[in-house]
Amino acid sequence: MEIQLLKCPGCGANLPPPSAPNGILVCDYCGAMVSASGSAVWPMPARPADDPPFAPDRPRVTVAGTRYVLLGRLGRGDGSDVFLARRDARVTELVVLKVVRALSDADLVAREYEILEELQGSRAQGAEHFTRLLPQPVAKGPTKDPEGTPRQAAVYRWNSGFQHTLTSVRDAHGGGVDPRAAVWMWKRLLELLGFVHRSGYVHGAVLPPHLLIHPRDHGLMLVGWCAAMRFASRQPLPCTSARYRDFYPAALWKGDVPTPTTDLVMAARSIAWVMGGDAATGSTPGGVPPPLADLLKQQCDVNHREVAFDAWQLKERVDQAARESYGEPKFVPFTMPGWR
Ligand SMILES: Nc1ncnc2c1ncn2[C@@H]1O[C@H](COP(=O)(O)OP(=O)(O)OP(=O)(O)O)[C@@H](O)[C@H]1O
Repeated sequence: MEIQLLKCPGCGANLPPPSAPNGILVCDYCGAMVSASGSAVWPMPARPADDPPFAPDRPRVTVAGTRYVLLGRLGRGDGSDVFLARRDARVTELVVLKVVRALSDADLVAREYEILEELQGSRAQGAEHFTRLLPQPVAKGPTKDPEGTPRQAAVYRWNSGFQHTLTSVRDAHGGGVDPRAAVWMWKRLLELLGFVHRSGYVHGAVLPPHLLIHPRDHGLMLVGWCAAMRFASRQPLPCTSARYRDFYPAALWKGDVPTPTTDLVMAARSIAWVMGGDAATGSTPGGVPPPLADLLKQQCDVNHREVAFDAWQLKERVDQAARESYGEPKFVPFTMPGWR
């Protein structure tokens, strides 16, 4: 009996001996199907066999026809859970997945997504730079997962390094951050708000959990856009966060319409708070140099005659106060746990 070594016609790999004279062999390497005689060959699959799935034990969620692997939780907001996820495909991408908890909040996440899409199209000065510091929309729609109830979700691009909220910054720096760190945080925030206001929008919820910093690069991102709106619409805020009552100018609780000044007052209160101070009054700890402490106090008071309405002008005043306090600007490293 003649022994024939069968080779795969697709890739040349050796095939195992057939178990029956008319059996079909499948090549382990390229998936081609070959008859035991070696004569008839079925076409090879159009593409190579799939890679083994990434982290098969992790949960998967589908949004707008794309499947994502959940890698971990980034945060828990007032109305949503926010996860770091990875597109479940060979050519992958890290994303932020924001999923509403209450079905009745579905419209808030959908509105946030639409506003962020509009801001991505803004032609205001510096758009190319500033739009990268806002969540960048990828997809939206109800989640589809085998067990859960479909919930409205939004997918945004992941911005590496921006994972510390001002809440976690204050937790990590017990007595408050060094005022020199607070200066760069305030300046970055004012630049970004300047762009948002010039694009015609107010954020409406400039609060510590919505300010994400990049400790090494001294960068700042603004998230949590569910309350944002065009300020020309002159509507009251669509939602507020009762937990952060002290950060809002009081009149907003009575239905006053938000303006750019609202964002600037809330920004100053968030900065005073991360320095270890008090959000409602803007008072800061004793070690803060007077020019900075005075400016902060003034800007936390919505009725002060010098309260700012233009973010860029206020940024110049912050610059001036910082120079009076510390001289010429210089880079002072800032650390958070996990960063060197
Ligand atoms: N783009 C992002 N990158 C990294 N972390 C994020 C991002 N968006 C949100 N987070 C994290 O998730 C938390 C909750 O997000 P967010 O504040 O947007 O939710 P929310 O309070 O439900 O929404 P909103 O404030 O708009 O009503 C944030 O405090 C932050 O820790």
